[in-house]
Amino acid sequence: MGDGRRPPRFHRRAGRPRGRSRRLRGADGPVRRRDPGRRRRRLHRLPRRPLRLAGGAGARRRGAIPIGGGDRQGVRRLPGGRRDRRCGPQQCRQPAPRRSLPARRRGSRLARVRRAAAAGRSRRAGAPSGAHPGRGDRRPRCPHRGHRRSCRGPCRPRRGCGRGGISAAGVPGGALGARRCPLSPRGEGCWGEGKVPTFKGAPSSGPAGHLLPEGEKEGVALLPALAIRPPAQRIALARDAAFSFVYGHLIAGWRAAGAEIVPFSPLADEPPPEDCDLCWLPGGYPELHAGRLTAATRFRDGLRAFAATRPVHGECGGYMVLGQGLIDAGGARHEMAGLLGLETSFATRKLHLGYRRAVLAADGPLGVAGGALRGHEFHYASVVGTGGDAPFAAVSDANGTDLGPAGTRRGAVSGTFFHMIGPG
Ligand SMILES: NC(=O)CC[C@H](N)C(=O)O
Repeated sequence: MGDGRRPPRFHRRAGRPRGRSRRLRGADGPVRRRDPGRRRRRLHRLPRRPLRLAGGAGARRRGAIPIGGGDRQGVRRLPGGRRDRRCGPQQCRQPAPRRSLPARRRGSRLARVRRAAAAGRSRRAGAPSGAHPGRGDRRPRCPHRGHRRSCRGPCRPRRGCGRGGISAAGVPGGALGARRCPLSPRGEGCWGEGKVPTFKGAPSSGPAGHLLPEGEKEGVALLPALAIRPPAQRIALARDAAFSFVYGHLIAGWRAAGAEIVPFSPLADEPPPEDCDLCWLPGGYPELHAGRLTAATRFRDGLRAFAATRPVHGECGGYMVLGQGLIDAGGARHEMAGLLGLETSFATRKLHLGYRRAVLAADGPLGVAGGALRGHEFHYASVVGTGGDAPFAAVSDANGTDLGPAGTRRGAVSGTFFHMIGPG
């Protein structure tokens, strides 16, 4: 340097001395010891040692600490062209922990995990090859050990799935215990048709303790208590992004009992197939596709024509579509099929969640008056009005608490907010 002084050596931890115990003073003298650097040291596995301020206490002033900027996202350049080994901005922005030389040669933790996955190995014994290490489907969120808690890296669990597992504790008769949220826009990614949900109380080693692929007959054999009589021989089943939520074991059970399932897509403006005996509208996301459903005149006209001669049942999202109108999240009202007097609104989201026992109010394809069904309610929309239609059933919750009438019916058309699980 021109002034003969050595250039300041960068030291990442230059600045305010941290990591030292401080004695805090209260009104009556010292009250407790605090070690402000403890958490950081533990997180990055740094030894407890006196702080070396390379370049002296003025290092920060002289520009040793990088202030923003970098040659590309995630890698900052320090004065002198050195790299600042921090997690990228899309991850946690914490300084990377120091690694020993052998560790550096091994590469980052993520690189090791990727290599192991590519080689079909996994840290967890018995895990399928390529699986993420650790418990369940938790993924390493950050290549740096110890950053899990603070990182919001790309490996976060899918929103709406990983977190929204529904506890079924306290539900009598062996209840559904979801590992994942069944209400996902991905639909089949969670519990699609043919998958059997996990049961609390089922033997953990048996197949009933797992999600089964294409359960069909096996599903019903495993869950005899839930096997439900098909409501018709040929069932037109709405299936697309707006109608993606139906419990798979139900459809598998109907098929196993000999019913035929004929899918159709209301979003593609298809009417229910003419050669069917009953139309079933499952739940899903009508509020996200309300405009398209209103514009689907072939579907709506076809559904009305179908309902003139054959039963139509809607559950949750499907029930909303059977109504007069649906108010979406933005407050706009969309015309629905108008087969029931129901008006629903998604404008003020309110979670309705729980298992239901329903006693049918009248004879219908799902059973005779007084017959009981088991269902599951999980939605955010609310009923604004029923248009004076008769109730479909009287329901109680998992504790047996009476919740009053639920759902509505008009002629051969019926609907409820609960999804059918099985007989009650
Ligand atoms: N379970 C469902 O079909 C959900 C319906 C709608 N998406 C709601 O949350 O209100």
